Amino acid sequence: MTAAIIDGKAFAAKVRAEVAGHVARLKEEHGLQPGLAVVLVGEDPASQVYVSSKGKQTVEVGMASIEHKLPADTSEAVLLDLIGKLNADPKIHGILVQLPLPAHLNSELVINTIDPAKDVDGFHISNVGLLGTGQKSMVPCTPLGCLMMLRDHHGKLAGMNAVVVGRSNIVGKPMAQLLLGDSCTVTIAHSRTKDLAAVCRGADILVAAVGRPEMITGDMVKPGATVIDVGINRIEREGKAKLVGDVHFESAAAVAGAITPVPGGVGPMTIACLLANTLTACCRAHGLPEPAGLTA
Ligand SMILES: NC(=O)C1=CN([C@@H]2O[C@H](COP(=O)(O)OP(=O)(O)OC[C@H]3O[C@@H](n4cnc5c(N)ncnc54)[C@H](OP(=O)(O)O)[C@@H]3O)[C@@H](O)[C@H]2O)C=CC1
Ligand SMILES: Nc1nc(=O)c2c([nH]1)NC[C@@H]1CN(c3ccc(C(=O)N[C@@H](CCC(=O)O)C(=O)O)cc3)C=[N+]21
Repeated sequence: MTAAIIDGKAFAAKVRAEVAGHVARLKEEHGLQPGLAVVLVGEDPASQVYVSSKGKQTVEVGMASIEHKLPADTSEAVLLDLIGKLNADPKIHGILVQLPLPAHLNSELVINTIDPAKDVDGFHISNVGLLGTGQKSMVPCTPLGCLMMLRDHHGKLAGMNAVVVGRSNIVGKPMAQLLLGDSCTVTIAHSRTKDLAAVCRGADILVAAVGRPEMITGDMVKPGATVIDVGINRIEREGKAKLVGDVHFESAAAVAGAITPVPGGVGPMTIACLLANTLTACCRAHGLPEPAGLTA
């Protein structure tokens, strides 16, 4: 069997076009422009790439993009003060603080200082709790993008066995919550899981969010399963820099029914969902109906 490729890049372009349509309507009918503020502390080169591509796509869909680049030695007080100002600014509907932060900053405190209504990453403890109890929240972008692709591919997910490898707060746990919300039977695997291969082979839906290049191999995939590869790993192969996922694409694609590639899978959907969340936040802030199909 050779897997169908789930084209995240094309799907993300569709989501952005939809967002752009709503943004144009907000402007025309209400004189509103959604605004997204991205805060980057320090000069991590990978983070700079993400931030600039986020900024570019934000502008392309007609939103206002505000970037705050702070030096790596920024104090917590200065960062919290900036977040306070962004919370109070009515032109800003979404705030994203790029993670990881330098070690001297308390990430939990920083994230929980963001107004939950503007927390377009969905990392604030209030949003985590709302998601966990099935209430309306801001949903983390990466798992939301994965869910959109899964729903698009399968229609209904109810009753499917889903295995999420990875239990981070930003990907694994919220991914599991969303799959549970769609009535999958969910297993969360991690570094202490016994016989990971056997657990994975039970999955109709296998989501890999581990951060280990090409760790999930074809022998761990159930024939016909849908494989979502969240991993973004920069490696060097034959002297060249290469981007690979957490899934060994070639061997997994030989067994799976469908698979997301890296690049061009989950990554572009993450940014598209960030824009979707910013639009949703803007609509909620102004008591306007939220566009359908762009939240969980
Ligand atoms: N495409 C996108 O938009 C995004 C991609 N990413 C990528 O996704 C990947 C995961 O990110 P993130 O969740 O932040 O990573 P974390 O490092 O926070 O979490 C990794 C998880 O994988 C588990 N794990 C590690 N080694 C193994 C192993 N050998 N077997 C089973 N489980 C293991 C860890 O288990 P334990 O808890 O026991 O330590 C942990 O729960 C990374 O490659 C990252 O770059 C992240 C965000 C967005
Ligand atoms: N507060 C916060 N929110 C995040 O959502 C967040 C973060 N911090 N820190 C870093 C991770 C990582 N992340 C990615 C987003 C897009 C791509 C992406 O578009 N990737 C392209 C390839 C890009 C390339 O070539 O480098 C692709 O997969 O096709 C990747 C990774 C968001 N993150």
